[in-house]
Amino acid sequence: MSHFTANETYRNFMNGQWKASVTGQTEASLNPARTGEIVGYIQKSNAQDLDEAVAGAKQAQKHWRKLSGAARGDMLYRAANALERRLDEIAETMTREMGKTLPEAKGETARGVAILRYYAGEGLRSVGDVIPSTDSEALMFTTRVPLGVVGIITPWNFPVAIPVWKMAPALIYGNSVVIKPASEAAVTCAKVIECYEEAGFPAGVVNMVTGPGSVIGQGLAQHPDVQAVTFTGSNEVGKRIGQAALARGAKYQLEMGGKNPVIVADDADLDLAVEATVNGGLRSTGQKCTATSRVIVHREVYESFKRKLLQRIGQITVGDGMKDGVWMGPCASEHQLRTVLSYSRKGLEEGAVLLHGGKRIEGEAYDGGYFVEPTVFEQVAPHMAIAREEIFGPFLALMKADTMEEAVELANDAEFGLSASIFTSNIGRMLSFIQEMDAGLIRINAESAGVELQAPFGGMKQSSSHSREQGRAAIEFFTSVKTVFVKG
Ligand SMILES: NC(=O)C1=CN([C@@H]2O[C@H](COP(=O)(O)OP(=O)(O)OC[C@H]3O[C@@H](n4cnc5c(N)ncnc54)[C@H](O)[C@@H]3O)[C@@H](O)[C@H]2O)C=CC1
Ligand SMILES: O=C(O)CCC(=O)C(=O)O
Repeated sequence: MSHFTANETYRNFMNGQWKASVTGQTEASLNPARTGEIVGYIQKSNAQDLDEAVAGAKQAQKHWRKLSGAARGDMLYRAANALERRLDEIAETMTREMGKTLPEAKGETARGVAILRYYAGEGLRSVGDVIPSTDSEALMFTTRVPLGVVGIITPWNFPVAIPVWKMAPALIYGNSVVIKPASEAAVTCAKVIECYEEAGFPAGVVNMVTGPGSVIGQGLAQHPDVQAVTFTGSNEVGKRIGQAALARGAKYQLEMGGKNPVIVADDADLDLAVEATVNGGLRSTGQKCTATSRVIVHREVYESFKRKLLQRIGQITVGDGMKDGVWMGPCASEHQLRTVLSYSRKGLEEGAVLLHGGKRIEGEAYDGGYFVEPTVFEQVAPHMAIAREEIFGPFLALMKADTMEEAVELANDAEFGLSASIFTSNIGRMLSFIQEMDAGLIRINAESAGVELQAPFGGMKQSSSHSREQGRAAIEFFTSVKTVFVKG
């Protein structure tokens, strides 16, 4: 049974109220699998709406920060329960709104529930250390305080998990939040906000404003009453946000792109490596910052790996993620589809060899959706655009290496450093990969994607602002440390 109601209008959430934008304008959020289907309408807000949300958040934070961690945690537990009760409905909305398959959407929503519960528990954990003073009569310790109002700018590829993994730690440590979700997934985000409302958060602690990134996102980055901004999305936008925040001395955290490699050694379990490459590269239609995009294979096993990979990719079913048996949904938007197709053309122009896919999938069964074939190129040289730039689609670039040293060198030859995998049964190779690979996530005999909520998440090089999200690491961004020296 479907739990989904199409065509509703979702308003902004500010000061505990659902409120239409002062612009009077809305925009439709469309289903990328059936381009005629409107999933819902969202507000096209302006700076005046944002000012109102931030003013409410500023006022509400004064009381919120004074509650005990246990009381704040209680609210997060209730939000988790509400999200769990609505899991099927919210997952279905996600699939309709951005295309990932329903099982993936359910898994992500369940992950949102687990994240909320993890951070609810954080309300009872320690926040500082006692440090011996050189003065034997003094007590010296650290404590932490919230930052104030936190601005949250999120992408469309994880419409539940990313908003939750930024909001939950911000809230538990005593901040209020104003979130601007990506318009492509704002209906799903509005439903997550309804869960916070149902949990009974005080008015103004949780706020959502939808609208153009250049107005609401940039507005958050520049707003004098927003003390910190956390962002996930493209490098281009992330850098702009970082610069705007830095210019006024606000704290910022950026999680951006990846060009994640997997190395397949000559002693690898090839079946395992193939399965992980397919899952890591093509699940969610390759639209993960942690997705595998470069596959560096030892010459000795290259041909057998390639044969097995193509055989497995040939079995992938592409279609509407709501349908049973569909393994891969559409690209999330026409923009994403065009990007993938443009990289297929670039790959051919640059002299790489197309082994599979590369084309849009059309026809009656596809309802004009943004479907693309899983795409594999070989003979990819390190200078080619398909080896260097983030594509964010179901796209694998195969490269050959003669030695493990060459493989790691190729893997490190990238602007990004988010996630990297190796498949090998040799412990020495595993250890040197851990040492040599420049990436925030090192994965041994496991796919490059799929992070765990209790562990730090973030990248090296251009993949992030060098900060970490999730797990206990989140406390570093969402609080300020005070060092206290007390003498009686
Ligand atoms: N690291 C990741 O997880 C993601 C990476 N991307 C990358 O970005 C590419 C483009 O996707 P987009 O959706 O266009 O990403 P984007 O970076 O434009 O959007 C991410 C968020 O930033 C907002 N935004 C857009 N322009 C802004 C501005 N000037 N100031 C402040 N906020 C702004 C958007 O509304 C959205 O909420 C993808 O092809 C992919 O390569 C996209 C989404 C997630
Ligand atoms: O791999 C994952 O589970 C997380 C990926 C992610 O954070 C992203 O794509 O933005």
